[in-house]
Amino acid sequence: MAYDYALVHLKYTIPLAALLTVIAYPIFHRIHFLQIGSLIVVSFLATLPWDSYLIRSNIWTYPPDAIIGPRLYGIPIEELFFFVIQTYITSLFYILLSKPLFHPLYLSTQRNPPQRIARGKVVGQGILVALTLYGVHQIRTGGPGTYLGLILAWAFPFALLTFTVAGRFILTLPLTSTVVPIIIPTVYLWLVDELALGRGTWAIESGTKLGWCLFGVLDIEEATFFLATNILIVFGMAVFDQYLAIIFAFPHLFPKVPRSPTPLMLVQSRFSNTKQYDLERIAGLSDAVTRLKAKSRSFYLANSLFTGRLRIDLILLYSFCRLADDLVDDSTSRAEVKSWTTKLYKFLDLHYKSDVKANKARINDYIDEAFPPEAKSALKYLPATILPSQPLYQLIEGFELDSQFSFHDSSESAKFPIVDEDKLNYYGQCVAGTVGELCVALIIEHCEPEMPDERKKMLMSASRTMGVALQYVNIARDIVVDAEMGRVYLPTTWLKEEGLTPEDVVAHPRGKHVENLRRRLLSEAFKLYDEARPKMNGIPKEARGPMIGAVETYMEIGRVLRELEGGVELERGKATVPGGRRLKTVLKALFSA
Ligand SMILES: CC(C)=CCC/C(C)=C/CC/C(C)=C/CC/C(C)=C/[C@@H]1[C@@H](COP(=O)(O)OP(=O)(O)O)[C@]1(C)CC/C=C(\C)CC/C=C(\C)CCC=C(C)C
Repeated sequence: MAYDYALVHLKYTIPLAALLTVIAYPIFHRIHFLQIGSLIVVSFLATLPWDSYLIRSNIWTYPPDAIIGPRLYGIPIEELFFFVIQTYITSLFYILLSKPLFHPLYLSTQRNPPQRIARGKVVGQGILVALTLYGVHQIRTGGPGTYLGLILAWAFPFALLTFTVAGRFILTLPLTSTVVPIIIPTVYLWLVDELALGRGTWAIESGTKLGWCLFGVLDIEEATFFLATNILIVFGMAVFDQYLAIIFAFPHLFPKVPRSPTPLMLVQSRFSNTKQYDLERIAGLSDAVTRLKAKSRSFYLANSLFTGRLRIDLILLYSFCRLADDLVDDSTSRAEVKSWTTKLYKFLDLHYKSDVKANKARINDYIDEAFPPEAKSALKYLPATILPSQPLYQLIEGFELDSQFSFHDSSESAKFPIVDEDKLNYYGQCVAGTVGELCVALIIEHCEPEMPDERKKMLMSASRTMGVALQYVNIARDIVVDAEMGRVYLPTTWLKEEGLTPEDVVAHPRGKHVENLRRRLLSEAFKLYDEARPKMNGIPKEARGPMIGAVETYMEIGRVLRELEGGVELERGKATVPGGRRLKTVLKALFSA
């Protein structure tokens, strides 16, 4: 049929590429353009002479009416387009399936790898060498093994090169982001090829092929070709990810990383010696991710929306905030609270206070002597040099306020410190407004350090407001759980209006009156949210969608609470957002940003 090859693209490759583009759009980062663009250039240049040779040697032929006409070195334009679109499709599968991964963690095997990885790399290299040699042998012998030989001897030296460079990294990655993005497009392209061969869109001449079919009329050589080229694409993407992970994870090697790392940085990363890798930092990052995963479903989901060094620093900031909160929260006496807060203040002083400011080594010594082993990485890797000090001090102040619930003098206001709405707002500012400000400070540093002061101020102020909104949702969700611990964050003045005291809430945290106050608090939360949410449009593009996603997943808890009829039993006293709804919220946020 006329223009059959073009129709193959119109029906099968372009629609799939378009669909994947739409799905990947919200998580697409400018670095992905560099990644995919470079791979397309390399695969185009590598395939051109090889494909041209096959066509000129009549190993492949095209009926003249199946192609539009223009050729480059004998290769029809549709075939040239195939190089581009296949690389694009497989790369997008790889990007989508790799999105949840935090690549710096997979650098852990770069030095002293476990035996499984070290052996796997040698075995893999051996297989790739054997396949290349077998290919060369087939070409030399000629006849039916020629086409298979040409595929193996062309593709596998490239695969050997990339596997030699990134084999340990590739073998450390989960199969879902290596094998799966190879298999899915390969099987799809096998089916497309089967159709095209069946319709005679292109033909493999009989003298140079084995004549074995994988299924239907799909020659084993064609099946091998798609498998081998998709392996090359996925390995190529992984090489990039390894270099990017090195650039992002090691500030001592790459102190400043621009919005998108330059090709020169990728080359420098390639030639960096593994002896220089700070694997202790990688272990610290792993601790931080474990803490995040264990403690917060919302922020764990949100973290994978971010990329690069911003993602790393947000995770490290979370780890510090959580650890500091836990140290104070888990204290068993007022003296213990005092001891932790004093140590935390001293830790901050060593970073920021001009008269006691210390160097890194001295700070690390202090961490070692003052804190338990499980606290060390959260303190050691806090990106303090790029964080403002005031919100960090105020955060600790907030935790001190929190501890009053457990350890206080006999006065009523000391036992239930949230005496009125102002105190509630102050508490929210301390434990969450500060976190908002710290998050925005990281965004500005990593995405737009040159941002005008006025916009910076606007974002800082909105981030404080949004933090308080999130904290109100947190309180509204946890009324029962908090009451079980003797804590009541609902202002005493509000309780009075409902004829309650904080002690009543501790004794009966579920009644109609408490529900009224939960709703009132949520209403305040959404007022603050409505005020701050439009300002989020001023966040730099690459962090805007992810940040809106993070905020929206948390506010969704508030929406779920509002939908519940008064007094409905919540799971362990907590409202949870169902997984599907959470995902929908994130996607909506990403597409709207
Ligand atoms: C994606 C990612 C990893 C983000 C990290 C964000 C971060 C650093 C969070 C720290 C959270 C934390 C442990 C703070 C200690 C005090 C505390 C407990 C605060 C409450 C958080 C809830 O955390 P929790 O672990 O309890 O979570 P679960 O409910 O168990 O899931 C808070 C409710 C505060 C959270 C406040 C923020 C994240 C600030 C929000 C504001 C912004 C993101 C700025 C938005 C920007 C503009 C311009 C408006």
